[in-house]
Amino acid sequence: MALSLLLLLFVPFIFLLHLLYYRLRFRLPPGPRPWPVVGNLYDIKPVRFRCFAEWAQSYGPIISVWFGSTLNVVVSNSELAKEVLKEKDQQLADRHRSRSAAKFSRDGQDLIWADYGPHYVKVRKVCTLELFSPKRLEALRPIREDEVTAMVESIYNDCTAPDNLGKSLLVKKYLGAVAFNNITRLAFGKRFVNSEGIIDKQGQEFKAIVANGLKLGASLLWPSISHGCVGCSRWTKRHLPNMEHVEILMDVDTLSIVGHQVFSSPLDEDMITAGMDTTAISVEWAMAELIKNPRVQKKAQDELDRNPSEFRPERFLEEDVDMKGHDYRLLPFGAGRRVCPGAQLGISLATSMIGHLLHHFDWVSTQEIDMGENPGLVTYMRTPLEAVPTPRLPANLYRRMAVDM
Ligand code: HEM
Repeated sequence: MALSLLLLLFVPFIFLLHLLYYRLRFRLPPGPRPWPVVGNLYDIKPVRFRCFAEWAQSYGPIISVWFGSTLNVVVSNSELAKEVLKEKDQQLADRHRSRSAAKFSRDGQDLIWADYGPHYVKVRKVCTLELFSPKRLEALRPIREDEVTAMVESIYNDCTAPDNLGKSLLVKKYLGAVAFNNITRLAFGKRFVNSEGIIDKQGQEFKAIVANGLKLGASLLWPSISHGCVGCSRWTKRHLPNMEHVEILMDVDTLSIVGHQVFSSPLDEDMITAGMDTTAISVEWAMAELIKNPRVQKKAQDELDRNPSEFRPERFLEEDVDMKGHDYRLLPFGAGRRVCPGAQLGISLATSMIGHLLHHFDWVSTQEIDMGENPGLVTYMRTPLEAVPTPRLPANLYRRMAVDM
């Protein structure tokens, strides 16, 4: 009894000393008052970026937030983002690895959790020169087009079915299928979904593992990102023992550069987790905005109807905001050394999806669209988007253009 009382007093005391030491030693930025042991964990609202933006209103654009005993410094304007991601990029390029992140990434032997150092530089080089080189992305274009046209066909079949006329469809279902098939074809060279859109048993299992990983990841955001990945790797070993697997992504020379064996490479696992929901969710939010704003939907459709061969370079002058990490006002893919290596792949797939969705269908919503966020590893819509598509082109333009690669 006496011992537990002593401990009860001792732990907060040590924590306060630790805080005081940090404050005096490093002159920390202001922030909400932390509690012993838990820090600000109980004050952080589930949608973190909104909570941090609110705190920035009270404490200024640079704040200290304690996740338990771990200090996070959050910056909230473009000048400070530039200072962190450009001027201090090298000093700040490591990610903090929680115990679970360290375990699942085998102490940073992957890409996402690797410290900035020779291993990281090597793997990033492989990404730039091999996995996501312009040549490779161009070679993968037929897969993207196949999947996007399969999505158009599937929406067409569903919205023209007699029972469904005028009914809302769950948009995410179609977007998720494109992202899922695209990634499994890239990573395993295999499509787990048949031509009727039915996913086979292996696919179901794989999907459940990834979804589970994302759910677990959502509980602690980045720190848990690899839960599902280890599952993926075990699952792959069990079910696809003869698959070329990573070789789809990397040839043998590339593998020897990375220095991993095919099946122990966590690099492909990173790609699956990081590449799947990010793209589908981005398109879902974009579609929600377009449906809420019929004027913009119409404008985009007009542009698509006139489509892309028209030489009108001034279109890039009208709004010149870089989104790949050079303009610190808009950083959907991060910036600096850790900028998303899959950015161009994500952009190619997302723009192709949005372009096809708008070119082939008019979209309306029968109810108010909830633009609230659901916290998670990626920011899901709180209420998944439901909308009514109406075909706007001749029926023969809704067929999938299947490609076997
Ligand atoms: C619209 C789609 C996507 C968005 C919005 C997105 C966004 C991001 C962001 C914000 C980061 C963190 C950057 C940082 O820490 O500064 C990131 C990292 C990463 N992304 Fe993406 N991403 C997308 C698609 C993809 C795709 C398709 C892949 C691969 C197939 C991918 C692979 C990765 C990897 C491996 C990292 C970790 C990079 C590192 O730590 O060095 N992403 N992404």
